[in-house]
Amino acid sequence: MAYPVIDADPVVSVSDLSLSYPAHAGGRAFQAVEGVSFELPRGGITALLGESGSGKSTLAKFLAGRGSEAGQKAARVKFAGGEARVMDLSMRRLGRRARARLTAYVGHLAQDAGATLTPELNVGDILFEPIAERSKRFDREELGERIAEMMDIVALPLSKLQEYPYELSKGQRQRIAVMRSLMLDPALLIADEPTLGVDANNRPRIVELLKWYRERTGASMILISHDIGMLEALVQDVLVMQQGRLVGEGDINEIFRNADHGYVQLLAQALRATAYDEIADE
Ligand SMILES: Nc1ncnc2c1ncn2[C@@H]1O[C@H](COP(=O)(O)OP(=O)(O)OP(=O)(O)O)[C@@H](O)[C@H]1O
Repeated sequence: MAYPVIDADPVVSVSDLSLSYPAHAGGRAFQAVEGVSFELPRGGITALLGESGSGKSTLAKFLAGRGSEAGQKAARVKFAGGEARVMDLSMRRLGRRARARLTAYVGHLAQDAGATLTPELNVGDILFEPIAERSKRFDREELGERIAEMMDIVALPLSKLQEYPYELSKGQRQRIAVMRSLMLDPALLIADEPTLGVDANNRPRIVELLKWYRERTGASMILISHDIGMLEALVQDVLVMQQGRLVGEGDINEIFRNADHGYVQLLAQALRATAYDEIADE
């Protein structure tokens, strides 16, 4: 039976991978990711960059083992060729049980996760939910202490634990969503735009939380983010996607200095401009 190898190195290994969405409404299947290859070493942090629609979220969902989770069939990511291994499990034909075992160790922060927090639960229960779903017995006190530490890092008062998502600002909800993605202590975190929709003052709190988590656990991460503060604080390597393909790959400083692909050059310029805008905003 297939079990994830938590300390596999590389933790993610992707070779010539293609992913598609099923045909629907009379249309053809859509190839969202084409011939992508890369490796994420154990403990590494890689950023996935690229313009809107380039396939970043599709790749992230698939590698996190959440590609087939969508309620509607048309939104499920389909394996369309190549190979992908996460924690040494082949993602080609991952059965339901193997998938459940894998997702216990792979955290996934979906795009705009703050907007999809369970509306009927208060923040405390939202944070406990991933753990309570997996096991009836857990140490509430120890977890409570960890939650308090995380709330402190993201600068949310403990009184927020009693509040419901609709009572929070968009940025507060996103901070809770990021905390929630860490509750099961994932050895690999795949996070889609963790700071999106969070104001410039509070984005560094999320960066701090991820740094704290990384230092505590040594977890590997794939971060989809164009937040220059996050890239500088956390990321060593970047992958750049365009129209489903990988068009740039390497050390974050090197790749932008010596970009030979037109799109990677444009992206480097845009990121530099964002950095200056942020400084001007302060
Ligand atoms: N359910 C779906 N059915 C068909 N095509 C889809 C579906 N979901 C996404 N796509 C298409 O797949 C491509 C990749 O989308 P994806 O969301 O992975 O890109 P992205 O790089 O994450 O973009 P963004 O930064 O805007 O989130 C896009 O062209 C998108 O229109």
